[in-house]
Amino acid sequence: MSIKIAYLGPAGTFSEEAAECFANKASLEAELEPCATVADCAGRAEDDAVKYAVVPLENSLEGSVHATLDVLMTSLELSIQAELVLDIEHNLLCPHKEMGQISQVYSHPQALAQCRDFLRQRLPQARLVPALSTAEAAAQVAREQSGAAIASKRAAKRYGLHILAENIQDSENRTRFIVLGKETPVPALPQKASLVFSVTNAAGSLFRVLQAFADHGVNLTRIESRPARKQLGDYIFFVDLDGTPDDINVKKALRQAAKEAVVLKLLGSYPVLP
Ligand SMILES: O=C(O)C(=O)C[C@]1(C(=O)O)C=C[C@@H](O)C=C1
Repeated sequence: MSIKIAYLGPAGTFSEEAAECFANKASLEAELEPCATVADCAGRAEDDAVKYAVVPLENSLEGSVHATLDVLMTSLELSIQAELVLDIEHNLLCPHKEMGQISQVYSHPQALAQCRDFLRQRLPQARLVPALSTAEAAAQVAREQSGAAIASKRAAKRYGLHILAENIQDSENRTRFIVLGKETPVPALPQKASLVFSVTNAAGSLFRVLQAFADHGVNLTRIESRPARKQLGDYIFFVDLDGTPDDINVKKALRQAAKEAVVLKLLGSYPVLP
């Protein structure tokens, strides 16, 4: 029986590619369901309308995808089931064959930012217009037969656009996607864990939480703060670490950190898919 996987649509996004990649690696017979936003993808998994939601978490050039951090911060039921990293190759797509006619470039804000140098050098006069996704931008350009989109080659094919420039991202461009769901993932190696916590607004409070991981020799691979959305100056912290809470050192570190934090929640312990 096939399972459903939600992704940021429409067809032709990098999220669709990540969802396909996850289904292949996990040997799942999957039906992919496009959603308009990251929050909608997570909502479908929360409502059990799909089993998994595959969403972008961070990019090597532009950093975190805030919509995904917000889902992780607020979702009570979803946890991270797996992560996978994709190389992201952007292209300039157009209904016409000449670059001279382009006055507007549409794409997802992450994609526009990942191609900043190209846009500044080759299309300095063009207005940059944010879209809900790269494929949504391609679909719009195809519909209106004007402007250009930054998107994948598969989007070019799908929406019948010409590729005017290939590989236009600023430098090495990789995006880390996570798979959200309600299951407890089957352990596989290598394993990572993610957590979110808040601390009191007092000297040394963040240091003492992080100290717990240093004390037990646990390697932190990422730390990120986001406004707690309560009052200015209140933050919550996202941390990724190597290992799983089944490892004795991670277990001890988490116990010690939880004592120092105001709240600490595990977001998942999951395999890193090659
Ligand atoms: O718009 C898409 O194609 C997406 O899948 C979204 C997204 C993102 O949000 O980071 C995914 C990968 C790239 O970094 C650019 C855009």
